[in-house]
Amino acid sequence: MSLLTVNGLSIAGQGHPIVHDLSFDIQVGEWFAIVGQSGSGKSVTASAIGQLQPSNLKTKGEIRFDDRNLLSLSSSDMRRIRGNRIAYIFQDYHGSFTPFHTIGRHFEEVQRLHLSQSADERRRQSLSALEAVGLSEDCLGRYPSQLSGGQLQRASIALALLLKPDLLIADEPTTALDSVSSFRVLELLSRLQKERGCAILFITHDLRHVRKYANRIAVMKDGRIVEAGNAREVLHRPRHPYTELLIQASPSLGRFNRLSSIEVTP
Ligand SMILES: Nc1ncnc2c1ncn2[C@@H]1O[C@H](COP(=O)(O)OP(=O)(O)OP(=O)(O)O)[C@@H](O)[C@H]1O
Repeated sequence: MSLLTVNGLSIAGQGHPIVHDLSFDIQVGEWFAIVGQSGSGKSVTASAIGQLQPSNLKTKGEIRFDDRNLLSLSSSDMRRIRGNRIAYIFQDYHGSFTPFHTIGRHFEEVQRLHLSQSADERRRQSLSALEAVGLSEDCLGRYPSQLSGGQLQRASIALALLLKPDLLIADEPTTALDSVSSFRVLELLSRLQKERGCAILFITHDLRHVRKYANRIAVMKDGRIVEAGNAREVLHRPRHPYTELLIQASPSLGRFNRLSSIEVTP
């Protein structure tokens, strides 16, 4: 069942096109990845879904969610959906936090804005959100600068999941993390996706993550989707030369594909 449908989305900046007539859909509960090299238009597409694109960019087309076109919603209606149904986590997780507020205060602000709960309920919910991402209670009293990058990214995931979104948009969430922290964040997202049934739109240029976690992928080049489909099929049998190039440029995947082709050669 489709959760979000992008139909003929075009994005342009000062007259020059960035994204051309893009169409794809995200199914309920799936991990959908958009891959492509730097500058291919992944982030502007992800931001257009929540009307977060820079104001100098013009968007055209349709992004259907709950039978409404998100592109034509007022900013206050969009804010409500962005708070409750669609959440973002970003590569620059520092941007999700104000440096002079504790993590607990950030949680509380989101809860007060969107939920009507008693102080006890808020605290219980914050603790269970922290527990879900593997952080301890004392994080609530700390300032963002007192957490490591990996801890802060996990706190931003806890914050995004407080409101139980149907769609979590994760724009290169591990790029700024070391490999162990990246692994933990990805495993965490995968577990939360399965336990809570929320769909994930995952933006990345790292095909290794896609191979492991994505159900379906769309490969973007110069603002267009050049190939899309089941992640394993696309990665094993790419049909577009650009997808092939991305695979070959990803050392472990290139090797993985070569090994697979050796295995099937009689
Ligand atoms: N506010 C803006 N005004 C004009 N052009 C922009 C603006 N934001 C992005 N662009 C251009 O749009 C293109 C796509 O950018 P985008 O950030 O979506 O790429 P990306 O695929 O996410 O790359 P990366 O993997 O490096 O994040 C780039 O050429 C970029 O310079």
